[in-house]
Amino acid sequence: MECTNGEGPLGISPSEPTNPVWVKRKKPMRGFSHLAPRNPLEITYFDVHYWVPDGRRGMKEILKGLDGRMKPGELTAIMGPSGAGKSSLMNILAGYRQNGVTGKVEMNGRERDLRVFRHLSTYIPQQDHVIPNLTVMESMRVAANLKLPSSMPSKDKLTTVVEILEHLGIQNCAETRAGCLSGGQKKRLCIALELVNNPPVLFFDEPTSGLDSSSCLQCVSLLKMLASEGRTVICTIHQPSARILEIFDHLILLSEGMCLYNDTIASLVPYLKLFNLHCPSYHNPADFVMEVAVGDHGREAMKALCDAVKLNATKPPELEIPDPETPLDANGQSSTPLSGLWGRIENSMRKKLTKETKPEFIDDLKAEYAVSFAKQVQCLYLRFLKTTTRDLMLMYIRGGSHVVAGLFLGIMYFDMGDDAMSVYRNASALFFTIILVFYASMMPTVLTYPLEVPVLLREILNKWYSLKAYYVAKTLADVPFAVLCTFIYLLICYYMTSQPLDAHRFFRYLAISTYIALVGQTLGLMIGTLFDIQAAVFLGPVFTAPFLLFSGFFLSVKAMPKYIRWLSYVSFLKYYFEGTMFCIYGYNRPDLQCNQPYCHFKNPDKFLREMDLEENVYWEDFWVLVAYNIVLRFAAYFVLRWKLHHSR
Ligand SMILES: Nc1ncnc2c1ncn2[C@@H]1O[C@H](COP(=O)(O)OP(=O)(O)OP(=O)(O)O)[C@@H](O)[C@H]1O
Repeated sequence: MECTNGEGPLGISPSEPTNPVWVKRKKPMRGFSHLAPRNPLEITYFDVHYWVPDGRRGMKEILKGLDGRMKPGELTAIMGPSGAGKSSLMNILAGYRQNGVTGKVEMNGRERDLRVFRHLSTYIPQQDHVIPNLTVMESMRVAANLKLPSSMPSKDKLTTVVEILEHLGIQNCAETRAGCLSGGQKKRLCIALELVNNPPVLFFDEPTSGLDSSSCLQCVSLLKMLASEGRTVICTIHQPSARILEIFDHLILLSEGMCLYNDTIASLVPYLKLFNLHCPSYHNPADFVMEVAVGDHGREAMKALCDAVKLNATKPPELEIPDPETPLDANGQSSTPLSGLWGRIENSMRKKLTKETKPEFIDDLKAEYAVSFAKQVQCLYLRFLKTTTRDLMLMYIRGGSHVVAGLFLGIMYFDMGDDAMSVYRNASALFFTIILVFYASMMPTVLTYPLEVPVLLREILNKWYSLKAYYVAKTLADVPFAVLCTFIYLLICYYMTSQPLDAHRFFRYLAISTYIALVGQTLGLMIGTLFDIQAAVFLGPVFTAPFLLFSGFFLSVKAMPKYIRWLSYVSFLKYYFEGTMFCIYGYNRPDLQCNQPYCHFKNPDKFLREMDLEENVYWEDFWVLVAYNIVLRFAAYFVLRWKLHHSR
């Protein structure tokens, strides 16, 4: 892929130093002034349990009754050992996990309306899925066109985009293709894309994974800046350095689905001392709490912490925290017995959560997309065209394969189309066309579509557009390439093999061939949705090869054993082959040329009869293919919907 870094609308000259991974700022980060103001949103959750099926053993409890609150203006970290349930908790709070979940999640004190919440929150996954062929600026423009109201002038949209890029320190990469960005820059681009409509809640799944220590620091500082402007920012994180941990406002420590700590970072170390868990000086508190969470300091300590969180032992206001320096007794226990501590814990979590002031609930929240369905389709269609034409390698391979195959076929079967002695050979040439047109349209989709799915997933889940709009745009965007490639190929081989030069035959042939190309793309879409690239590349041809067998070329339908004859009616290639034969040999075609004393198939109708194609059913075949494609498109849509639903 070509990585451009030219001068663009931001006026950045290529001679300037480019791509500072995380720009070191001379001034502290300012707030955004051009983003649409949004109301703060607080999330509270009560008694959240999460069960998953566990084979024959029934159900396994992943989260065991969690309570908590995530406030606007705070950066919350969810930490814990691998498998503790961090992602599960975040997915439940983001609304992506619903099955097997019990408990209550509220937004601003009212029961969460998931449809509204999805439009107010954004989820940034661990992997930075961006469209590699679009530049940063182009990606941002698409985001702005989809996520900001159509009524907003383009100039204002551009100002918003530029401001975000400047704040995130990627303005110098505005004209760089996303595929060429460094890991840190990609992460920033993902954040920038989601900030366009200024969501009040941001979920980040391990935002620092894959970044070096200084990039991690910059990344978490950026999240802090976003939080400090009133957003509710929640992220899972594995093992931050002490310096990074300090930046967070709030920590939720999980272990085996239970919460061991749920309070501010500042009170973490003193709080642990209450339980005789003394973080040694010069020891990273993040490492220390992870040791506690994996049970290095005993399971009793874990249980005590967990019980304490349940009873809201996390620094209730009236609780006097004992002096951490209190000497230990002879058994190494604190002189403040835990039982005494329990007695002084009176506020339950629920009580505390409901007592504290909450941001106002906003009643005008709507579960609507920013732009109309038509506008979504238009933006996505243009994006598809741009990304496809930018993928030069694929374009060359696709176009080139049609030209080369057309030429080869033309050379091999040169001038045979009108020869009565070569009708079988000509039928082979027509059959080869089926293989080429069908596979050359199916395989690029099989290859490229699995790469598109993660981006689609992110954008759909973050409510950029509806799946229907995406699908309509994708369907429309496939058509020009199917028509163009098929046209080029047919033009070459039709002329070289001396098929009858009648416009009506050629265009009928083109129409039915284009349709088979579209069927190929639809099947590619379905296979690419269901499987990853490796499996799809193998399964695509394997799955479709039997359709060739039942196409009627190797064995006419009438000659097939009766009990498998029905399979040929399922084979869309049968309709294509039949339709093609009628285009070329039907429609009262005059006698073929015969250079021998006797040519058995001089009369084209005789050849059709020989192939068991007596009645001309071209239009029937054509409409069956149209119906086939429509049914397959719907099926592919539902497969995609199912896949998206299960990928959450
Ligand atoms: N759908 C599921 N089916 C079966 N098990 C599941 C499912 N979802 C989560 N789990 C299990 O729940 C546990 C917690 O998973 P989760 O992904 O939340 O952990 P995590 O703390 O985010 O781990 P990591 O840091 O490794 O990503 C794991 O043991 C995981 O195998």
